[in-house]
Amino acid sequence: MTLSIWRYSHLGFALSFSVFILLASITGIILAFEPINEQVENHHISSVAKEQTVANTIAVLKKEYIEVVSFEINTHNQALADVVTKDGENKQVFINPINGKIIGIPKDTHPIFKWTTNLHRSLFLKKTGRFIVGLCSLFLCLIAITGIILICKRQGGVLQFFSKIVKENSNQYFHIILGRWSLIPILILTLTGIYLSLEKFSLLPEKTINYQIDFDNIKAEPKTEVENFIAFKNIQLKDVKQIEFPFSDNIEDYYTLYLTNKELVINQITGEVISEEVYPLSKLISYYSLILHTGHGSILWSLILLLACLGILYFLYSGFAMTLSRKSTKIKNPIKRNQAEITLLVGSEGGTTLNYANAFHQELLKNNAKSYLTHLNKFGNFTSLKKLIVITATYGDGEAPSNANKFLELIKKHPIQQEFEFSVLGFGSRAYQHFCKFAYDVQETLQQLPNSKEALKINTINNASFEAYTEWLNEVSNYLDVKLNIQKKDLGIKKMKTSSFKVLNITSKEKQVDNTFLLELSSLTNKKFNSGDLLAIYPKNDDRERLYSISKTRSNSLLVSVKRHQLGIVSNLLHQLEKADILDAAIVPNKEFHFPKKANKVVCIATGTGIGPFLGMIENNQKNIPIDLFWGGRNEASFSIYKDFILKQQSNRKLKNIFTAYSRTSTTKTYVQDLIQQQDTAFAELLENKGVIMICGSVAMQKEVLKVLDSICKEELKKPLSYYENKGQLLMDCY
Ligand SMILES: Cc1cc2nc3c(=O)[nH]c(=O)nc-3n(C[C@H](O)[C@H](O)[C@H](O)COP(=O)(O)O)c2cc1C
Repeated sequence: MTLSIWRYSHLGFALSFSVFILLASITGIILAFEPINEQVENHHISSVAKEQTVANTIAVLKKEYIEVVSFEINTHNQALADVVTKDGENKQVFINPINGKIIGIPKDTHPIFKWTTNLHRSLFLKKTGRFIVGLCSLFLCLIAITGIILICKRQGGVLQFFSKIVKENSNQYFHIILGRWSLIPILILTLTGIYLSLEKFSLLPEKTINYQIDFDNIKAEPKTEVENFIAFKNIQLKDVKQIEFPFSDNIEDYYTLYLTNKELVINQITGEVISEEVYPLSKLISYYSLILHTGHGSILWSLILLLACLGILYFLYSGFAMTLSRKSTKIKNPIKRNQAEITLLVGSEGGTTLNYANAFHQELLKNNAKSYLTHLNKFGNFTSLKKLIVITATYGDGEAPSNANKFLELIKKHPIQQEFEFSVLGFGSRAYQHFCKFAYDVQETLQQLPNSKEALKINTINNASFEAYTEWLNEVSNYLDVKLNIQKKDLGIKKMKTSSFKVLNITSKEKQVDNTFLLELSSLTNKKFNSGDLLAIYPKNDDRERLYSISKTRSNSLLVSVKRHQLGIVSNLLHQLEKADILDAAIVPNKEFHFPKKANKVVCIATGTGIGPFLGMIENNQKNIPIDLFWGGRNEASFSIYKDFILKQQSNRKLKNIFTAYSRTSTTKTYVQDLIQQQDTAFAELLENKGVIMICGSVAMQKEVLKVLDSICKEELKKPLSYYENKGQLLMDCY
């Protein structure tokens, strides 16, 4: 709930001032070039000159010019002097304070900077404009503050501010990444902007500087040379803003030194300080606000401000893009809720889960299934509810999204009277401590209802993985007996860009058993990939993507194990390939199914072509981590295309054990789940000792294997399999 308050405030502030923020950023970008331009002109003073004393500077100036009227170190770090040269000319010049020589003549500010400054400061609307600009700074500051709070909430605390961000949506990902890095400059820009505006409207306490000079007692003795004035000797140019020289030799005329923190009045004969006025804090803040807001005097800071302004433009774009995508999923229900066969309840904060649930709902409707979709918080008297499917994300620290936070109360308030079946699908991220916690809470609550029956075990989807979603669709399609075909494009996920792969090897037709073959490819564009990633193939005139689990061999080629299906468009296309042929395909990263970086033991379970990704994982097992492979196929001959490779890995100690289960031998029928059951204690020990189980192959096999593993966990470890799954000890890629 609180999360949505912050999010709506963040969005509200941005929406209400978006046009002005846009203007301020664009003009800010242009104005950032002004100090850069000044620095490039190279009239600024060196760091050595900044260390030079006022005494030496005045001595040099006096030698070089007939008269010096004033001397200034401006905000661009340039020494600007008003002098009368030896030719008798009165000039404003940039000088080098070390030798007093002229290094340039100041030019008028370029009209574009003048015009932009006016627009940036007051929108050409004088006072009203200044007021709007001030308010715009305030709103931008509030946007930055609510943004910080949102990042802290999202990341699970202040200490996690810079921790890894889960990338589910590019706009959201870069909005946060950029937000973290540009936060400080944006806060500085906005706070200084607010301060400068308050000052312009005289809303800050002001203290006028009045010199306390006793003109009756000004001393004319001892006469001292300027270069020996103690005050001048003690002040370096880096602290000077301006020096006003005495108007005449009259004793009542004096030097005025405007320093960064005070003003000094100095007797021109004796060098004595006759008045010293320290600036109030407000004046100091004002000085530094101007420098920090404009970037004057520092190329680096100007560049940072430039990037911050560009960042603000990106925030506006990505923020609105995210809002539009959230709002774009509109639920349409052609039937009333009490006519529905299938009731879908969704919990979603950012819109991803709603998008996935809605695609499912649309596909059900397309297949004439009576589906009704609504938010979990809209649960009420569902008097004819038969099959309930809850699809929900988890937010905060394992909490419900804001459109689902009343559901657990509502289901108590409106108990379901009739018998019904349910199933839960959780969307979440393993980056959070409580992975899919709210989905599990819903499952537990539904399990406890007297007339409920869990039809499908809970499924979870990490980082909106389309592959995991497809696996769930396969399961749910069997359960509902409805053909479901949801493509990435139905979810607004863009098709991957394909590149060329050259065929290095393909199992010869005579060696193929069960229509299965191995295809070795090399990427002609040096695409990076890992064993467990997927190869996406898009046949001509067919937008649907076919995914194959891949292996990375020791020689960086890509290995796919393919089963040819009689009517399979892509499997037949691959089957026809020959050495040196070119195939267009894309690599889809599948980090969730990479070989674990830290594990003292790994068990790989596969049937048929599911062995594909494990071949590369085993071959690349440089650390000789004990790996056991459980493989199921029809008969011994089915294993022949992998056999030599597997035996070689065993003799190289990259693979510890291989256990095979054959389902079509004349004597016995064994399945991988039978082998697992036989080794129940070893599996329990593996999980208890932080080992990892990886499963690849058919969904039917996966279901059976999970059933056995779950019962082993419950019996031997007194915990459900989901406990280990949540700890990342169960990785699956099934189709
Ligand atoms: C602020 C925030 C907190 C989250 N907290 C959790 C959490 O505790 N557990 C979890 O599994 N996922 C958590 N997630 C991940 C979301 O559940 C996941 O990104 C989901 O796909 C978002 O779906 P939605 O866009 O429909 O809200 C969190 C995400 C965010 C932004």
